[in-house]
Amino acid sequence: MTVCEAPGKVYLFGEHAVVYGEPAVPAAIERRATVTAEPREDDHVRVEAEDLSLDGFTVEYAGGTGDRPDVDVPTPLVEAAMGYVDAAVEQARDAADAPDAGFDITVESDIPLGAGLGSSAAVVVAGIDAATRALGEPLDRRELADRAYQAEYEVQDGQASRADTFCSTMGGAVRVEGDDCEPIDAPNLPFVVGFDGGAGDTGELVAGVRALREEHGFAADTVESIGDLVRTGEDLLADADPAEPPEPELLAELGELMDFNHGLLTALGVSGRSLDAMVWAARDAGAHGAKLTGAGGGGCIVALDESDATETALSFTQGCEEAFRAELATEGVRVVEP
Ligand SMILES: Nc1ncnc2c1ncn2[C@@H]1O[C@H](COP(=O)(O)OP(=O)(O)OP(=O)(O)O)[C@@H](O)[C@H]1O
Ligand SMILES: C[C@@](O)(CCO)CC(=O)[O-]
Ligand SMILES: [Mg+2]
Repeated sequence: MTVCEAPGKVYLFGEHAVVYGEPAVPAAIERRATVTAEPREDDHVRVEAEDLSLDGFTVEYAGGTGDRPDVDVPTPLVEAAMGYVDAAVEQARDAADAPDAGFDITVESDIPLGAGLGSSAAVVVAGIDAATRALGEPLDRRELADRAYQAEYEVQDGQASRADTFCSTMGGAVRVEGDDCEPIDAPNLPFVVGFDGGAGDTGELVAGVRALREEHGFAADTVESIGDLVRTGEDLLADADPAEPPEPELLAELGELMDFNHGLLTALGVSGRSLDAMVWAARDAGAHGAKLTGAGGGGCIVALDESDATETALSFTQGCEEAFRAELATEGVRVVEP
């Protein structure tokens, strides 16, 4: 039995625009998905994923795509729910050159699903790592990140960047621009997350932005403007001492960029009422800045505040189900049981 766990992430800035080649800076946070992989004698895959919105269920299916899992719920629901785990298993089989490998897989996660904290990437990264290790073919981190990206790319119909999967694999803060992915030195930033209890479908939201961008020049310009503000933010981070707590001026300037980034994401149609309400509650409480994180629609916002004021204000905000401080996960995917 092999167990691996991988972190979720928040976007300091750059989500959505990163899909079109602009840079983005996500940072891994200490909320993790844990995947257990146990090789089987046959070529079946049995998945236990208690957190899925189908209310906790177990499915078993044979290898290869197109197989109908043995479970009493409509096929599209199962496919939507199982897509990422399935894609991770396929990547592991391919990497280990073991097309008929079967597994018992268990997924446990403290990352809310579809909420912008990268639950899909964490499940895919931990899943591929656990399954390849269980087959005796561990991957180096770059290959793991690449295969995790391929898995997200397939499930999201070709609409995914490398940002979430690279960040979850490496941990810390990273910079992603097209195929170019690098860890960056960044000071430990005081992230506060507000979660509205809802979710957005990443594939659908990305498709919406793509359509807007193709239809309107000003929407394409908005995407480019996000890239410009990310480059400004990167310069700020590069000038900071990663070993020291962030200076107040740095927090103020990063916060301003986050506020701007939220405005541009709103213009692209990916915010929502409860996300906006949480962003304003954070700003009113004195946060340096606040924005939605991830694909949007519903889910989470991230704010910068070293005091407790934002977390407290969010916990009293209508529409906010949970508020918490998100610690930077300096370590990416890791082995819990080899
Ligand atoms: N604990 C889990 N068990 C099984 N599958 C999971 C789990 N967590 C996430 N997933 C898979 O990931 C999907 C959610 O991925 P999606 O990309 O829509 O959201 P996200 O990754 O949480 O947010 P974002 O991509 O905006 O950061 C779920 O529908 C499910 O298929
Ligand atoms: C919306 C998006 O930019 C981030 C989702 O966490 C999609 C992606 O990068 O694949
Ligand atoms: Mg995702």
